Amino acid sequence: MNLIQQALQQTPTQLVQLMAGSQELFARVVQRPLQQIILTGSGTSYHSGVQMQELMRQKSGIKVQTAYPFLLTDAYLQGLDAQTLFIGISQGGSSLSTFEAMQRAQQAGCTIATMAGQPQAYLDQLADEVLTVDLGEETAGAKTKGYYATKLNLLLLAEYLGVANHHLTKVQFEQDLQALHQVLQQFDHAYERSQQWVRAHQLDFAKTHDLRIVGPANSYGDTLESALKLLETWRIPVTGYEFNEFIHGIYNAIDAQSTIFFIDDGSEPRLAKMLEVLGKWTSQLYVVDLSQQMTEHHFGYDVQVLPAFTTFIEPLVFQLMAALVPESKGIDPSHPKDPQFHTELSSKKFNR
Ligand SMILES: N[C@@H]1[C@@H](O)[C@H](O)[C@@H](COP(=O)(O)O)O[C@@H]1O
Repeated sequence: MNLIQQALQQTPTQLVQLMAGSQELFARVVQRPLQQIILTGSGTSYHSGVQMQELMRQKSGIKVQTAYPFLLTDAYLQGLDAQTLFIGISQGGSSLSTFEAMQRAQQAGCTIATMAGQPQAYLDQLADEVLTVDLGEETAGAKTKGYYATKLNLLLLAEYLGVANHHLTKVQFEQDLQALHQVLQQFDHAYERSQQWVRAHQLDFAKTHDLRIVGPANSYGDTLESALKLLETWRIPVTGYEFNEFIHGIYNAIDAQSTIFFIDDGSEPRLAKMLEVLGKWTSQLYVVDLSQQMTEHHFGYDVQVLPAFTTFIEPLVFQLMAALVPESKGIDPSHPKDPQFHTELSSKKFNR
């Protein structure tokens, strides 16, 4: 079993532990009079913010936005004050572009928080609120469990803020926690099924030339993250798009060598038409959803979860594709191609 599989198998138990410790973690920050939250980070950390921002707005009742560190310039941050909670997300805890954006936000007067993958992270030195996603270090280069854990931490922060703001009732909060437990109880089943389906197609997937992942708006973060995971481990061109954006020009580059995965949450009535039209150019078209289907081109997780919480299952089949298919390509997916890359590029204080 490689490091990505190990991390995925630890995920449900560790997320339950995270939920158990959450009240204490957020006890202080929820007492602050906050008007908005800005989330920033790179790669997987950025994707966790993109995926959770809408649900965080709904649960907390306050504005939430996510931006890459490079977009958060002095002019962008001008006029903000301590009522803005600026959260630097970093699994390894030392991405320097995130650190520098946090410094700019601190200068502007924001309240600074961190969500790193372990305590005493480099970024924490700037933090007024240290909101560690405490899972211990994830040793695989391509992070999976940390992605789920960060998403859960963001959601729980929003839930506790919602209760503190009287935007959520205690009953709604308890129902959400219960629903999250129900999702996590189905994680192992979804894992086994994903593994079975990926194993059955592993040799075909290993021949993939180029890959697109297309998802609905509500799954945009998961779409980007799934694309990044496959790009990091299969080491071929992969891009991810929201369904409407995929319509705008991307199809021009689809040909017989292209593979496309569609994430279907039932919200897109044009999916069947899209498959019909693209089918003229390529036969490697796949659909992923929550149904009981398991055929060559259609994978369903066979789970029943609240639509808001599907994100705690949705990327799994792609993460298992990232874990398993590289074996057939002679690639070790547990380790990055160049472990010194971040040192060479001065992009992280510590190489993890
Ligand atoms: N390949 C990894 C990504 O998977 C990761 O998401 C990103 C951000 O890292 P961190 O979350 O530690 O700031 O760094 C690296 O480039």
